[in-house]
Amino acid sequence: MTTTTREQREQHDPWPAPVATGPVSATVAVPGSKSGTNRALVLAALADGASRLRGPLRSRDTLLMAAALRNLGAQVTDAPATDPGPAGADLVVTGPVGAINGGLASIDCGNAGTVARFTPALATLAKGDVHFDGDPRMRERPLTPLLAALRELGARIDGDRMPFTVRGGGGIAGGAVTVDASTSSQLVSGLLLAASRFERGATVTHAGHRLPSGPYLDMTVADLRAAGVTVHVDVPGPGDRPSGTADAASIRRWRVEPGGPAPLDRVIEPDLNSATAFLAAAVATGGQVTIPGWPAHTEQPGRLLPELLVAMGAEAELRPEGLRVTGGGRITGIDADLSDFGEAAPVLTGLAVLADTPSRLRGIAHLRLQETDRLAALASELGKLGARIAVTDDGLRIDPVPLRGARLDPHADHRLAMTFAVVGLAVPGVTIDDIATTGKTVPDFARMWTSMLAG
Ligand SMILES: O=C(O)C1=C[C@@H](OP(=O)(O)O)[C@@H](O)[C@H](O)C1
Ligand SMILES: C=C(OP(=O)(O)O)C(=O)O
Repeated sequence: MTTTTREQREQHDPWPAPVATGPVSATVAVPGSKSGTNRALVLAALADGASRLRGPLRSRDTLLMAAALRNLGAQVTDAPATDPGPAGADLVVTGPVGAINGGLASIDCGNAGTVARFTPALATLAKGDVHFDGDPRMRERPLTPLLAALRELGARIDGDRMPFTVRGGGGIAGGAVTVDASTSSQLVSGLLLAASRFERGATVTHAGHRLPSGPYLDMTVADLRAAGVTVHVDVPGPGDRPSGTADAASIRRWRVEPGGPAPLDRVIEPDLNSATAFLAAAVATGGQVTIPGWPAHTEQPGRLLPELLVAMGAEAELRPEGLRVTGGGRITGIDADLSDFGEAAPVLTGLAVLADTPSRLRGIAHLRLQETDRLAALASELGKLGARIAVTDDGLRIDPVPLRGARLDPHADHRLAMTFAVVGLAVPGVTIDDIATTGKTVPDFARMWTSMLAG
């Protein structure tokens, strides 16, 4: 077994990033949204009855979520797509979670923030002990505020960080709780998604010095409401402010009424984050890439992508066949606050090192706590190409200089691997270790990339 793995690594690592021989011209159908698929899976597992997900993502993060929900007593099965398209089979999910085989379950969170933050609240509904663990990096990522909040709402949990065990007693009381989600919005989403199954629902207040990835909280609320759950959202007044918080803008409150979601029939949107690298290829090569199925209205923060690429010198047009981005030949640096859309920061950094003018990416201190310390890893790995990237308190400053090829390590981070592929289009001699790490969200990335280049 071990020998095979080493042989495979020797054959396939590192991956020579293809250099573009001219402007790319391609239509690229990207797989379904990770965030949409994993929210729909969770809500379906909480519903009493059968739900259908159309066009779901099948990647490491969503397969881990499906396995977690099965371990918690839901059924998750493939079903032929009723409307066959590039997305493949549907998923049918039958809930509710609760009955654990043998009264003991074990959940592998991998390095999936959504699994680690969305499933502990579900485990409080189970009748038995649920043990949680994940990749070494997941043991370092923020979780403690969520576990503390669940305890306050009535859960019994052994441990304050991963690995930990939820001693499921078949439900919790719920009620009011304050959580500091300044390190990850998922700490709030993980409470809200399950709260309609708590006896009294939940009132969740975020109090902290910032709240990153706000659109994902809007997505959580929209998905709950679409499943029939009543959610109130408000910004508390100054008198309601928990002590130690200064800024009203950094406090938000959600009220989820008890009742549980209804079974869903949901079409999963394409993942606009996964589209980022492909659209960036158009910008890097002065070419043209179209993403079919780009939604006209969406909660995904990827809706901000066209204006960011336009600020870097591209053109973007939503057409009947999809979003079309056309590179302008030269790339302009940007100064952008990415607190709502941190996932774009790696690929935009990849474009920024190829630009004519400096860039500043702000509002992304929380990227230090994601799949890897993204700020440090982008600076050090792209630094191997000669790039000049300074890590600031809340982001990156990039001063473009001529680059040379080098072997890059994506630090087990899918978005870094895709970023290096973008840079490799314009810089000969870039090779990337462990390109398969892209399978966290894009299972077939290397093949999709080469077929995009082939037109
Ligand atoms: O709720 C979600 O689906 C996500 C929220 C964000 O997490 P953070 O709030 O930790 O940035 C985002 O980065 C992640 O990829 C997906
Ligand atoms: C931060 C990310 O993932 P996760 O859901 O593991 O937090 C990401 O996909 O960029």
